[in-house]
Formats: sequence, C-alpha cells, structure tokens
Amino acid sequence: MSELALVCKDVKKTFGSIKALRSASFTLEKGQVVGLVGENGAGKSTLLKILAGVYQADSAESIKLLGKDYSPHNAIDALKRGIVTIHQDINLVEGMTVAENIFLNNEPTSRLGILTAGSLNAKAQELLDHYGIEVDASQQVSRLPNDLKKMVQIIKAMTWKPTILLMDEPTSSLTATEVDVVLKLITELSRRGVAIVFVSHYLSEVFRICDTITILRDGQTIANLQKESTSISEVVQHMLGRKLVEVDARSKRGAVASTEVLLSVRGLSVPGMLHDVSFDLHRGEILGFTGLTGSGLTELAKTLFGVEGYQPSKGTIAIRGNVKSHWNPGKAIKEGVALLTGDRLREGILPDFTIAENVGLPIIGKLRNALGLLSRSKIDAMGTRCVRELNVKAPSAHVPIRTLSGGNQQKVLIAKWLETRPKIFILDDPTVGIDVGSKDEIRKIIERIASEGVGVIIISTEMPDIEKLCDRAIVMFRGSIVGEFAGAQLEHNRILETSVSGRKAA
Ligand SMILES: Nc1ncnc2c1ncn2[C@@H]1O[C@H](COP(=O)(O)OP(=O)(O)OP(=O)(O)O)[C@@H](O)[C@H]1O
Repeated sequence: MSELALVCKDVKKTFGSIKALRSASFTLEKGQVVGLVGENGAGKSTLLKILAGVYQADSAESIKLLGKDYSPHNAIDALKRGIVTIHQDINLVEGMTVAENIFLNNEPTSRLGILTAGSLNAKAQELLDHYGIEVDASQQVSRLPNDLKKMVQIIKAMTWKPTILLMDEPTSSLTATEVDVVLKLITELSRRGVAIVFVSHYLSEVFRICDTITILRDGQTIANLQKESTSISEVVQHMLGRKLVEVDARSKRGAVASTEVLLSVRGLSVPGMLHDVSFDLHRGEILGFTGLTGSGLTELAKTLFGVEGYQPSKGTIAIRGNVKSHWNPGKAIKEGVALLTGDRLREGILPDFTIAENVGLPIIGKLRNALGLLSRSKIDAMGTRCVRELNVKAPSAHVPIRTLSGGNQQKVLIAKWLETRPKIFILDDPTVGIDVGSKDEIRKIIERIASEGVGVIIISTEMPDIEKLCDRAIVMFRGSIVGEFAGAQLEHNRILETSVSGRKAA
C-alpha cells in the first residue's frame, strides 16, 4: 500500500448550537485525489478549513499528516506543514504579471537577495513549462482567459511545495471547456505525487479525477468509497440518505396546464452564459428551472426579460407565437412579462420608500390624476389593497419597506409585479433567505397566480420549490438544458443526480 498522506478520524466541530462536524473521517494516500461531497451545509468547507488551520477542531480521535500528529494553530502553520488551499474564487492580482502573481508573498531569493524581474520571469516560466502550461510568465494576468488564470492560481499554490492541496470548488467559475483543462492539470499534479482533496458539487468531475470519494451528510462521514466500485446514483443516495422512490403521492397541484403556448424559446445562446436553450411555457403552467449555482439560471431569467448585458447571440424568444427582436425590459413589460429578481436587496426594493410606493413603481403611468400628477390617493389605495390581498404583515402600506421581514418584502415585490397584470411571470429564487412560514405562503400565492392563467417560470435551487410547486422541471448544467422531469419523475433524487452529473438520471 502507498504511504498515507493524511488520516482524519472522528473530527468534530460546533459553532454555537450548530454541529457542523459530528464525526468526519477519511484517509488520503500520497498522489491520490479524494472527492469530498455532500449537500449544502454537510460540513465540507468546515473540514477543509480545519485542515487549512483556519478553524481548530473541537476534538478528533486523530488527525495525522505523513504519520505525524497534525493540529495547525493557524493558516501559516498549515502552509509550513505543506497543506495549501486553492480557493474557489480566482484571487490573483489582475494588474500584475503572471510571474509576480505566482511568487507574490513567496518570493524566491538568490544568494544576493531578491531576484530581478528577469530572473523572476525565468523561474516562473520554468514552473509553467514544467507542468506544460502554455502561458508567457511576463504577461499581465488581466489578459488571460479564466482557465489559464485558474492554472496560474494552482501553479502559485505549487510554489509552496505542498504535500496536500485542498481545492474548494475549483471549477465552479469555469465553462465546460475550461473545466477540462483544469481537471487535466489536477490529474497531472496527483501523478507527480501531490495528494489532493477535491471539494465539488459536480459529481461528473469527481468521478473523472478522484480515486476515492468521501460523502458527508449532516456533518458525518456516511461512506468512504473507491471510485471504481460505486456510481453517481449510489453517491447521490448517500448524500440524501434515502432510496430512489417513485413519489406518486406528492401533493401536486393536479391542474393540467393548457396547451396554449405563451412563451417559446428556441436555440437561445448568450456567450459564456447560455447554450442552445429551447423550451415552451404554457398558459397556467408552473415551469421550474433548477441546477447547481452557476448553471446559468439567473442568466436565463435576465435574458428572458431582456436585461442589458444579456443579449442573445443566437436563438429566438417568441411571445404567443410572435418572435421578438431587440428585446428589452420595457418591451417585455408591455408584452406582459414580469421578472421578480433574485437579488431582492440590490435590484428589487427601494428600501426607504413605503410599501405603497414600491408597489406602484412599474405602473407609475397609471397612477397619475387628471392633471397628469402622481395621485397619492391612487398609490395609497393600491398599496392598501396589496397588503390585504397578499396578507403582508405590516401596520399599514405607509411604512418603509425596509422595516418588513424578508418574507413580507418578497410578498410586496410579488404584488408590485402583479399590478402590471403579467401573462408570464418569471420568479428568480422567490423563497431564498425567507423563513419557513413565509415560504409556504409565497408558494400558495404562486399557485394562485398560475391558476388564474399566468404562465409561471420559477428559477430555484431550493428543491421544495421545484418539487412541490412545479408541473415540469428543467435542469440546467453549465448553461445548457440537460434534463426535463414531470409527474412522478419530478423528484429530488433524480433532479439532484442530473444537476450534479450533467446527464439525465435513468
Ligand atoms: N463560521 C460559522 N459560524 C456558524 N455556523 C457555521 C460557520 N461555518 C459553517 N457553519 C455552519 O456549519 C454547517 C456546515 O457548513 P459548511 O460550510 O461546512 O458546509 P458545506 O458542506 O461546505 O456547504 P456548501 O456546499 O453550501 O458550501 C452549516 O450548517 C453552516 O451553516
């Protein structure tokens, strides 16, 4: 058996009352890649941060690095012991050269002191060439494409001569072709003896490069599996903790959507965001779009609403059979399209304005009196009606919207768009960051909107939104549609498996 690089046994960590790690265990041999996987909140980052010296474990039966006890007090300690982290974001200094970035905070010295720029470039070039990376070390980082930036970030980590590389979602900011290049480099590093912990939601990538897979659920190691002897389905089952079942007794709406097509999208592509997206939305239908963060969901919502910066390079958007050109939010609203944005605080509300004023915003033209002036009484009456109809918990429609809870702010925003009498309502992550009670209320409001004949698109990474509400769900993966589910097929396991593998589950 090859030499063990790392052994973690029964690692525990709590934050206040939250048990982030109940019992995490795994081993890693030299030159091997372990995939650390689990649903959001399973404890993956916490475990990485303990190994990186950012947090200290509350207790552990043992943590051994190359056979010796390992409990770093801080990140510098971890670096000195050869544990180097590559963060999710590309954290290079854009205005510096590749060589300067590679050696930033870790400058090599000559016998006479710090190296000159020329010899720094030469040293960096040597490293890049060593790993077969075709980048000029004297080039500015800002001029590199994303995949090469990621490579530079990895090579920078290699200057610390790591025993173990910790990689937290290293491919999440990359496109499909860029991923390929980075995965090849990771495989090459492991071939040269570096042990790698690879944290990722992309199970297809985990299966491509990892030797073993450790599954965490609720802070606990559920299984340590050899890649050869498992499958994506088995890993997903361990992640969720329940078997694949036919869920035909779900409390679905039961309503069959009409065959009338309100929105028809064909071959829609936005460079770097969406690729060849096609689907129809019917009258009265609730159509869900889901996938991993970064799969193109918000980008799709913005493209459908014609937001600036999201113009398609190919494909068509047709409303009730008419193909639209030069699409923008003004035209979208005129055609009866509404978008509830995913970033409520930055894009959705005017925090210091009252509930009534926020609701009146998109239909300001209709709120003028006979003299063309804004009618305060019309605004107030509409605000009061919305508060009542959507059961917004507020003393009146005249309080600033910032004084409301997240759930009630969201109801006001939904009310605002309903006042435009939309035919097509796109809601981007409508229940994110909202308490459980309000989530249910918002879901009921969405059902009501659909039952009145509006075609609803829900963009969500929250599985209950998709499972409970939608008639149909489409799964996206790196900007493309990879699966569609309806009826009994529309359930968590299948959707998750498709989201993480990029292939439709059987
Ligand atoms: N600094 C912190 N303070 C309080 N709670 C924390 C802290 N860091 C993590 N947690 C909690 O610990 C649990 C595990 O979180 P962790 O970030 O390790 O999960 P994860 O598997 O990495 O999730 P994700 O895939 O979403 O990144 C979560 O419930 C999280 O909210």
